[in-house]
Amino acid sequence: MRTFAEHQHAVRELLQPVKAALAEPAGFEVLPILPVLEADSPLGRVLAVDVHSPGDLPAFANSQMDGYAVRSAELAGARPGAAITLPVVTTTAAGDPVRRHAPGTASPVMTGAAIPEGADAVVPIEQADPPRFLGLDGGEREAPAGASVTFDHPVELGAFVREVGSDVARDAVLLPAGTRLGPPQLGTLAAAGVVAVTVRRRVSVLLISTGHELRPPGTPLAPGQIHDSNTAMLGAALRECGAVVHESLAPDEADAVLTALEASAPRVDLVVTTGGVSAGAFEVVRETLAPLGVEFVKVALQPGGPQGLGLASLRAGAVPVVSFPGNPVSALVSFELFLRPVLRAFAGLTPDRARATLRLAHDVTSPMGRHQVRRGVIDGNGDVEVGAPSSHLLHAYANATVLVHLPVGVDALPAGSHVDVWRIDD
Ligand SMILES: Nc1nc2c(c(=O)[nH]1)N[C@H]1C(S)=C(S)[C@@H](COP(=O)(O)OP(=O)(O)OC[C@H]3O[C@@H](n4cnc5c(N)ncnc54)[C@H](O)[C@@H]3O)O[C@H]1N2
Ligand code: MOO
Repeated sequence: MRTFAEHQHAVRELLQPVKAALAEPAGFEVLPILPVLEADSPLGRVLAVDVHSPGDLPAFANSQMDGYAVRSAELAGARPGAAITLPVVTTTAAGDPVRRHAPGTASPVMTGAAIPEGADAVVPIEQADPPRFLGLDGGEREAPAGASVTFDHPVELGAFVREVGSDVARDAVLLPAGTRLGPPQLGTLAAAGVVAVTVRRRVSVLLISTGHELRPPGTPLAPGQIHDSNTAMLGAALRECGAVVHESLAPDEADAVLTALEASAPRVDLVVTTGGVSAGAFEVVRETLAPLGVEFVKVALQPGGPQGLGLASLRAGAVPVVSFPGNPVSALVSFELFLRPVLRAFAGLTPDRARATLRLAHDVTSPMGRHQVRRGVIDGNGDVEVGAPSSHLLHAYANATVLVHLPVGVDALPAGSHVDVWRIDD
């Protein structure tokens, strides 16, 4: 029997060529950064190549405060009792062109306005006397004749001036290849005037749920039939990892599974199956895929014991296949352990769940020879209440906030013992 860490490693190895395929230029797409809500938005996509800044940001020195642009040297001696008064001349608002600062004057500047040429610091309006702009209402740029302002403190050279290129310099790497594009990344691209980006294609996954008993939700059920939950569940889990998902619900017939595989294989990077892998008389996944090269193994894990993994040789070529057990909890726990970290890394997302070590709220038992993953909740004391182990308890999983890891070698733990948990409530 394999350890779950060995199987994790094997899945990672199997998918290395997929990672390389996603970085091939033939699959790159050029997407406009606006409008944000379009289906082909680059939001959540991964940059294929470095983006360099077409210009300096900021492109011109501008004020960080509403206040007066001055020459700092002229206020060097200002202090209470020896205040310095300067005439108020040139006003600049955000959006105005760069003006000229006359020596020996104070120039009103608004936040974001270009610092007038010749000034080298800004005194916020609150630190001036009077602490408000005079005669500039209604968009007026000229101060009233004879207007002046008094300062009773010196100002440091460069104070409240946002220098040219202080965010990013022209030609510097604005965002490196491999960056996942979220709100701040799209914002900085827009700020730099970039209108489109080249992104890697998304990983494409064929999800096959097998089982003669399965019917899509919304379909009436005959006795013995159940609704297919794995397609909705793993389809969502895959999409959360940035995948494009093609879904297929196949009965327990080899032909149906083979047909689904052959039809989709040319356009997918990976096939994920659920069901049909254990010891029953109708194990369609195992029977169809083992002869094509997929290996079926037992992992010292509960749930998620029976697993399949390998390259399936199809007419269209070899496709990596990861086969999970059919029990819904087993399938999702398997996904968490084996696929989620790898696929999220491909999509530039944080691969691992947030982890913590918490105390048990009560005694637990676990199969000694297996790494057990239980679903739990954190109680009012910050301790973890562990749910029942059975792998059909999907409703309990849906209400859980943590996965609780009980390692190999543990068969009983008393209340108060420390256990490792992964948070699943983000
Ligand atoms: N004699 C043995 N029996 C079983 C063993 C074993 O070692 N010896 N292993 C058990 C374990 S552990 C698991 S896990 C399951 C794995 O079974 P399969 O992967 O072959 O899956 P199925 O038999 O097709 O289904 C199992 C269970 O899950 C339900 N299911 C399957 N697919 C879906 C779906 N898409 N949506 C909702 N529910 C689904 C299915 O109806 C079954 O109840 O085998 C144990 N047996
Ligand atoms: O391994 Mo099964 O996945 O325990 O329920």
